[in-house]
Amino acid sequence: VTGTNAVGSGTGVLNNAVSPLNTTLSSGKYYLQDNTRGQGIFTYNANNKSSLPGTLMSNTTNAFTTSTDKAAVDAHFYAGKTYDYYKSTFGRNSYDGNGTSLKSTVHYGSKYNNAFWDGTQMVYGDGDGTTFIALSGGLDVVAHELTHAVTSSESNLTYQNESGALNEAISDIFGTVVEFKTQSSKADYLIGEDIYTPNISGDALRSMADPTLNGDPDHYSNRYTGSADNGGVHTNSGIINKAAYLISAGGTHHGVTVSGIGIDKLGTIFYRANTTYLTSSSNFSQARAAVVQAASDLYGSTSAETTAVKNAFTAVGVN
Ligand SMILES: O=C(O)[C@H](CCc1ccccc1)CC1(C(=O)N[C@@H](Cc2c[nH]c3ccccc23)C(=O)O)CCCC1
Ligand SMILES: [Zn+2]
Repeated sequence: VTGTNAVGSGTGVLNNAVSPLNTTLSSGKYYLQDNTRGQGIFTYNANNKSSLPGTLMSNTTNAFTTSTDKAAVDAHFYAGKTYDYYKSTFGRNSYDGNGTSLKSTVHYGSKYNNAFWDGTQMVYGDGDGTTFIALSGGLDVVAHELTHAVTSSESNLTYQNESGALNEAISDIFGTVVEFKTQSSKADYLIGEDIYTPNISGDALRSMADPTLNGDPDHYSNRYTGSADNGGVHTNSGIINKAAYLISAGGTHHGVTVSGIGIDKLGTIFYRANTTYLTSSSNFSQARAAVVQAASDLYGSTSAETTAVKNAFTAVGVN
């Protein structure tokens, strides 16, 4: 909408206070339209139908606190935080580098237990209240979805088999990196922990530290070779996720010891791999070469960072 920039507040999915919320005042109503980032961040309501984008979220006051508002408040705020990470860390203006507006829709479908990037926007279900609560309530989920857009604009890794699992792992990696940079006190190497199984504590959709907790492989010898889920893109991502975890946090896996280099450098190295070396058809072995080269470019071919990358990929059986 055309209007004036305003700063409001709201309540998130976990009933947490959210502020500041960048909004737009137009004709006496406040809209979830943030004009301060790129060409804007717009958050819509599908009203539990499946037509997109739905209606731009509005309120008569600048306090978005109703139950309907909560999923939208987090989608809006977390999209802004993810924008900020890419802008401040890499100078990247939005997912395509051209400041293209970020669009999110919440309340998609009925009790929809998932979220996705549809090629032009982020979409979030409410969950059924048992398996999931509103998925935009997880910063790692929002950053995961927005990173699919970054990947599409860069390597454009084909969403199947090994390139698809790489695509998935990159989204999990940046979901986690953004969580560490934005919510450091509650950051972890879990994916979706804030919005998964509200009645069970300590679990998550995936674990980068130990993918086997969810039955996902943490070594190439255990990769899934079937056709489900586009060739196991959300399963075989565990192999790359484990390597990423080892690069950041360190550890010994299958007799290989990795000296961790930290979460910041994990993000910097994978960002350079995704924007400079990976292509749409890259497989795991080519990903190793890409990430090694990225680390070498950034820190030197004999650096501790490059050594950590080599050891981590060896530890998960990717050579
Ligand atoms: O972005 C993605 O990779 C996932 C997008 C899945 C999707 C793709 C195409 C059309 C619709 C939905 C969404 C997320 C995901 O990992 N989904 C997994 C796990 C999952 C979530 N809800 C589910 C319901 C049933 C089965 C599996 C799932 C999947 O779709 O496999 C990412 C973070 C959290 C949700
Ligand atoms: Zn994904």
